[in-house]
Amino acid sequence: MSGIAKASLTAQQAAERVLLVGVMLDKDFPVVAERRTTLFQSALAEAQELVRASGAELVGVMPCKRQQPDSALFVGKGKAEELAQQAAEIKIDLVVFNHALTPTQERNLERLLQCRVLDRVGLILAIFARRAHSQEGRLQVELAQLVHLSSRLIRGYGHLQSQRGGIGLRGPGETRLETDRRLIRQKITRLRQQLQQVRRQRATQRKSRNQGILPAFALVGYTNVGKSSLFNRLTKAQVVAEDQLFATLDNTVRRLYLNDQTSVLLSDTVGFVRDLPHGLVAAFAATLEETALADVLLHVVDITHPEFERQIDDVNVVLKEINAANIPQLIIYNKIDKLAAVQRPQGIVCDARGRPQAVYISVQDGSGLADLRTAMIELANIKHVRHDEQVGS
Ligand SMILES: Nc1nc2c(ncn2[C@@H]2O[C@H](COP(=O)(O)OP(=O)(O)OP(=O)(O)O)[C@@H](O)[C@H]2O)c(=O)[nH]1
Ligand SMILES: [Mg+2]
Repeated sequence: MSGIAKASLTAQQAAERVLLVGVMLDKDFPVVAERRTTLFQSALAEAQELVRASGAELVGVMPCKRQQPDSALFVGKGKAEELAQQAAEIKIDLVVFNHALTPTQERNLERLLQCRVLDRVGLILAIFARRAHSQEGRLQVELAQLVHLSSRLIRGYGHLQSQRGGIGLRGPGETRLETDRRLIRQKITRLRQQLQQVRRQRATQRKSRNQGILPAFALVGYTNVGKSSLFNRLTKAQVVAEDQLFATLDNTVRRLYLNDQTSVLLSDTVGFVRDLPHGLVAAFAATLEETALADVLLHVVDITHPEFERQIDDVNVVLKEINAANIPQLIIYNKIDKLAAVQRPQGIVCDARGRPQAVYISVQDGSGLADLRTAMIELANIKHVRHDEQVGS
């Protein structure tokens, strides 16, 4: 029996009340039973963090199991009815599915549950909308939301009894008038133009800032691994570092002095997450440009996360999408303070050519940071092929 597990409440006032649904599907977790449960639970835990990061109040979690998604409702009819009952009983504003739903499934579910339904893509978009602060970041999120919305426009929102603003609805979805396709297309075009302009300004700024002299290092990694904490520790900057997914959405670049001869540019970027919506990756291309133009990627990994290897793969998938797959990487295994002393790895791991490949650190207690600096100095002094834009013309 799945039942409703009580989840901790966030203190936010008038936050939307969310019920989270996670389905253990055969295709997503095609492994032996024991490992399967662990994987599923860690996916569900991540989804809870995502809900928390969206500013909603998580009132319940409903895990369930299916061989494959139902084409009409994603879950089975019986489960959907159980959901509808729960949603009414505990006064749910929004049901979040930790999966990608088709527009049809979303519409059918909203009808049956009589409340709004958001899928994983919509949820991630909503978080990005809350967190983007720069003009460019905001434009990018709005663009991604509109693109996501336009694929769902066929439904309208008429099937919902009451309509008010809320998670995933702020911004482009807030007025019904705008659910006109033509208007949305116009708006998308306008946003693209605005973005282009912002990007031109950025390119000019970047050139005057660097002129291709300093090697550029970019921090990348799954969300919540400690990129900003490391950035702050290395540069003594004050970037928000929080135990929250997607704490960082806007890029920050600082000059970092590694020793008397060597200084580099270091940038902190948005964290990655599994199933990062494609449209969003594209929309954030400008933010990620800093990453794509880097000479070296510092790929930060939370070595204590049960899924850290899969997170490394997920990050590499996104890096490929933004044409950053061929940039040399230094893997930084972080949070070793959380490992038992006897299993705490240390030192610099090198590849066959003797180039640093991985280091083990703890931003928290500072161990391994000297190794990291050594590795960075070595990498900074290797001649890297430069990208056109940074050489400048
Ligand atoms: N135990 C431990 N916790 C750490 C360490 N480094 C960072 N953290 C914690 O991990 C959490 C996430 O840190 P952030 O620096 O915000 O992570 P991030 O990768 O920038 O996350 P996003 O910006 O959300 O992608 C915070 O609660 C940090 O205090 C470490 O070495 N050890
Ligand atoms: Mg961060």
